[in-house]
Amino acid sequence: MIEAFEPAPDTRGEIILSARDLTKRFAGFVAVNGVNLNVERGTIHALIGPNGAGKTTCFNLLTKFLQPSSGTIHFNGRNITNLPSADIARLGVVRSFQISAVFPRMSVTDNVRIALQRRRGDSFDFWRSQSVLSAFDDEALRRVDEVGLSEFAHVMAGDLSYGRKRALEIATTLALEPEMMLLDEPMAGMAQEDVTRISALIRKISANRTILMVEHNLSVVADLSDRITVLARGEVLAEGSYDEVSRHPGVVEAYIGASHE
Ligand SMILES: Nc1ncnc2c1ncn2[C@@H]1O[C@H](COP(=O)(O)OP(=O)(O)OP(=O)(O)O)[C@@H](O)[C@H]1O
Repeated sequence: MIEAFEPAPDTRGEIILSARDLTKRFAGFVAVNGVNLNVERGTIHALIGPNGAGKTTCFNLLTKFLQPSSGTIHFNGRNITNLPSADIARLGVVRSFQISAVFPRMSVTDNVRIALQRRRGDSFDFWRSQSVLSAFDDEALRRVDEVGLSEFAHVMAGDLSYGRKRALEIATTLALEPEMMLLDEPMAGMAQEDVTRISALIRKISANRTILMVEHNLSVVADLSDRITVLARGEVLAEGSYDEVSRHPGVVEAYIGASHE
């Protein structure tokens, strides 16, 4: 019997995460003001803007590290505005470095095994049973390889270079199988060699997931992003491809203005 061929559903253009009128006030100061944001499934979306534009606050709102003063957030069509951040992570929106603390005195592989075990939900018995940890061996090694750290599988996480630590953090986040990953300044403090390596890694892991990142390095943003939202003074100033937003007069002005403040 010939089985009917079922084409994969076409999810292009689908909105995975959306924010409507997102606002955050701190004691009278409006850090994020009526932000509307649509992130398309399967894309790399960057949030950029000059210092103090509200990027981090916006990021914290989307992952519910902060509760919005008003506005709504939907993920996969579900209203997540009032969910705590742990529930949002369980739904598949994971912030890198959120649950993925790296233990410096443990090997690279053990760090990934613990993250895998966390996905299973038994986070606190890992140190009791070596056999439980061993059950995750193969997958841990596969994840270590995926982020290019095979050579360092048995190295203590604390002894890794800065860039490789970031790669390990990405591996422990990926262990949770997020549908959407939020990266907060993944290139911060990195030498160019590591920037190149982590950029390639982000591109690779974006293959079957959605990524939203806050990033200051504009050449990385230009290279990786499908779509860019520019924030200034808490509001969306422009949105589009890198070419579109970089030609926007308001964006140029906001960056130049900010550098003189
Ligand atoms: N907890 C807080 N209480 C009061 N004001 C805050 C708080 N958090 C942020 N702000 C203010 O909100 C504004 C936006 O800050 P935010 O950190 O979101 O900007 P940003 O775009 O991420 O900046 P940077 O690029 O410098 O990290 C800033 O003026 C900041 O001082």
